[in-house]
This record gives sequence, structure tokens and C-alpha cells, in this order.
Amino acid sequence: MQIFHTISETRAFVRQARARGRVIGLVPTMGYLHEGHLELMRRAKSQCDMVIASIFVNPTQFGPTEDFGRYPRDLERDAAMAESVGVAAIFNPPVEEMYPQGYCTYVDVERITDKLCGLSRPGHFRGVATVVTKLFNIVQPDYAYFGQKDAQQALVIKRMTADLNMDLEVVIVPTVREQDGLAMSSRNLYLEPEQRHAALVLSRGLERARKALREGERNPAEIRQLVIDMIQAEPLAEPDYVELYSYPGLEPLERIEGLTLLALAVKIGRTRLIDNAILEV
Ligand SMILES: Nc1ncnc2c1ncn2[C@@H]1O[C@H](COP(=O)(O)OP(=O)(O)OP(=O)(O)O)[C@@H](O)[C@H]1O
Ligand SMILES: CC(C)(CO)[C@@H](O)C(=O)[O-]
Ligand code: BAL
Repeated sequence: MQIFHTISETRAFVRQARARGRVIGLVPTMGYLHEGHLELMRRAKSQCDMVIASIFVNPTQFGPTEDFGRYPRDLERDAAMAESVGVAAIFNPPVEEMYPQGYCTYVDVERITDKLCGLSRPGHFRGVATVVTKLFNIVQPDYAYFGQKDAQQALVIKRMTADLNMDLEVVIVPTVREQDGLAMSSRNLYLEPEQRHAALVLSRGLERARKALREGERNPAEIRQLVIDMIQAEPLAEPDYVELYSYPGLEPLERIEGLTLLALAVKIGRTRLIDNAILEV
């Protein structure tokens, strides 16, 4: 497996593969890999001849008080994990390679970013859409893989590729969970043992909502409140948002019918975790 730190080496590598007729898959990540990332890579490997993973903690998607500085980074560990699932190359640029002096250009996806994480992390999706556009331009993949754990991000990327006529297929992979239900996330590393236990309120909140739905509840405000109550009953957890929207349109709902996204962001101490479920009636 190759590790590239420059755009030009990455482009040269991809160009050679493409000349040999290879189908190319890209898995964008911020590193500190876990089974969720590996699942994206395995899925890519099953559909593509060659898989490239990017590992880049993208400063433009972090707010000034967020965890950009302390986000975990370990390229050696990540490289071994990526190689074990057959990744051909890692693109791991330094910040200056992606945002050189004088950088001015950003991609803004409107409307579907004015809620959920877009509201609680102003500028976040502008940073995500920008870096993902750059990664797509650098690698020019046939397929790109994203996780359903970041449900709004997946919708934003799909919208952006359609709106800007990007010539690739976006594949969304289901959320990979720990045995006890916690969605895998690099940020789980921040949790102390009691916080790790408290973090189960996210997946349990989703389960509570599914139960209410099975029992016939169709009022989104009622379901939202049940989940908020459950989170607030956990002393170490504080809800950031609990929202229900139509899926995939992200329109407000008066009644749950058809596909509905239930999305949660919860703070456990300084750590903000997200999870979601697509409810189907
Ligand atoms: N548990 C998971 N299951 C499936 N995909 C996942 C999971 N966690 C992350 N991904 C996907 O992996 C890709 C890279 O995500 P990222 O590197 O931010 O990982 P993360 O673990 O979500 O980190 P964070 O702590 O920032 O939430 C994204 O498309 C994301 O949706
Ligand atoms: C897609 C992504 C790699 C862009 O920085 C990031 O938002 C992530 O890891 O989900
Ligand atoms: N997984 C989304 C990247 C972020 O939280 O910034």
C-alpha cells in the first residue's frame, strides 16, 4: 500500500490505474480508523478494482471552539488497518497542501444544511462540501463511500454531486455499531468509562422512538419529547438536538408517515456524539 502526502503523486497514481481501465473507489475519512471506516473500505473493495482512502482532518469543517486540535491522529495505525482490507493507497495531505496561502473558494449547499448539524455547527457543511469536492477533483473516483452515521452529511454530498453534475456514484453504507449499540466513532475515544456507558442513551433513544412508533405513536413532537426525556434522565448526557424530518427531503413533519429521519446529537461532557435512525411507517 502506498501513502501519498501530495496531490501530484496521488493524481499520477490514479492516472496510471485509470489508463489500465481500473474502476476507482474513494473513501474519505478523518482517520483514527475503526470498523465503521473499514466497512466503507470493504464495500468499496467489493465494487471497485482499486480503493483509495483519504485521511485528512479538515480544518474548514471545525468551528473555532471545536476539537480540531485534539482530534486523534495516528497514521501508522491507520495505514496498517487500511492495508488489512485491501486499500491500495492513502492520501494524507498536510493542511497547506489542501489550503495553500491565498485559498478563497468554498462550496455551499443550501437549505438542507440550515438544520441539525448545520445549525449547531455553523459553517460545518461548507467545510465538508468544499473538502469533498476537492477530494473528488483530485482522485476523480468512479464511486465514493460515506457512512449513514452522518446522515445529513450523506444527503449533503448526494445533493452536491447531483447539483454540480459530478461524474461519480455516491454509496451510503449502514452505520456500524459496537455490540452494545453505540455507533462507532473516532470521538468515542474521548469518553471516560462512565461517559462511555452514558453514551448508550443515543442508541437507546432511537430504540425508544422505534418502540413508540410500533405502539402506534405518529406525533413527531411526542416522539421527540420521549427521546429528550430519556437523554435528560442520564446525568452525564445533555441533548444538543433531537429532531425528526422527512427523509430524504428533510422537510418539517406534522405527522410521521413514509420515511422519517430521527437524528440526535448529544453532548457527553465535552464530547459531542451523533446518531440517527430512518423510521418507516
Ligand atoms: N459507525 C460508522 N458506521 C458507518 N460509517 C461510519 C461510521 N463512523 C463513521 N463513518 C463514516 O466514515 C466516514 C469518515 O468519518 P469520520 O472520519 O468523521 O469518522 P467518525 O468516526 O464519524 O468520526 P467523528 O468522530 O468525526 O464522528 C464518514 O463517511 C462517516 O459517515
Ligand atoms: C467526509 C469527511 C471525510 C470530510 O472531511 C468528514 O466529514 C468525515 O469524516 O465524515
Ligand atoms: N464525521 C463528520 C466529521 C466531523 O464531525 O467533523
